[in-house]
Amino acid sequence: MTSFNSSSIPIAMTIAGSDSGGGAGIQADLRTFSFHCVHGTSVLTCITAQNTLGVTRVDAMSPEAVTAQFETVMVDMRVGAIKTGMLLNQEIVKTVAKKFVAFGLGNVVVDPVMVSRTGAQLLDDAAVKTMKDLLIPLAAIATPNRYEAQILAEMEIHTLADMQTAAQQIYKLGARSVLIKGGAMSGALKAVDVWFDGDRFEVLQTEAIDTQHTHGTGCTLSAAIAANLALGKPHFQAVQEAKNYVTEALKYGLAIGRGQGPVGHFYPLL
Ligand SMILES: Nc1ncnc2c1ncn2[C@@H]1O[C@H](COP(=O)(O)OP(=O)(O)O)[C@@H](O)[C@H]1O
Ligand SMILES: Cc1ncc(COP(=O)(O)OP(=O)(O)O)c(N)n1
Repeated sequence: MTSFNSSSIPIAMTIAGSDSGGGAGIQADLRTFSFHCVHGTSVLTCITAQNTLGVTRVDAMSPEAVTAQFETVMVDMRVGAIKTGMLLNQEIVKTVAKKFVAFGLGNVVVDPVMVSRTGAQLLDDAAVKTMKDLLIPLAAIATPNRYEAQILAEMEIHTLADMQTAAQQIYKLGARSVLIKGGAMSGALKAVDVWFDGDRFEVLQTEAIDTQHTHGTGCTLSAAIAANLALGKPHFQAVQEAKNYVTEALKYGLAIGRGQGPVGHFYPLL
């Protein structure tokens, strides 16, 4: 027997949608938490019927169901960090923001999921303003991709300087730090991410992996950041290590459908 103390295992929470194909959303987040030896709790916001080709249906959970899942976990367990993913509509965004304020939560990673790479809308138009006004200001780290950053910062992003300007604009919305993800950038900027914490910029660059199996990269990154925060790592270190994790997982992307397969979350076991 080892002297493992199970009561001290770090706990993280994902507030996100279900992906029936298992590549993104809650499923990707919980696998990522497990990889980091962090116990994963989950608040389901919606159920997507989804595979590697796209999303065919979305069913929302009620705000009451979201509240009940959240409160039931929070009153019982010491959740060290939370990530938000697909929140779908304005009511759910408002509900989640209200609960974060009520519980005085600090280690919050907001992945402002709006559109999937296959083109499906994952956040109602009406919810975008609420996300900007209520949720982004509560983020310790906000992690928009190129398109989400363009919407939040109200500008086009083509260059590294654009990424930096957008990060500053989103920081001004109230996030304590911003990571603009570069999976959708082109040329030399492909997979280059930009971090800004109000003080300093950092450019995070790993090798760009040549693969079509990128489904769930954003979910995986934000979940890995949350796991690292739950493990007590400083914010920028949490981001750096999460970026390295996604890069390795992308090398082991799974060709399991006719479209964009998920990343290999459990790559060391493959
Ligand atoms: N082909 C790739 N090679 C290496 N890293 C990638 C690749 N595509 C995306 N990434 C990385 O995956 C993370 C998620 O980014 P991105 O794909 O832009 O987010 P989203 O899935 O939200 O659109 C970022 O760290 C990004 O740099
Ligand atoms: C249920 C659900 N949540 C989030 C996403 C988007 O996933 P993400 O990792 O941001 O990006 P892509 O997989 O679309 O590249 C999703 N598709 N489903």
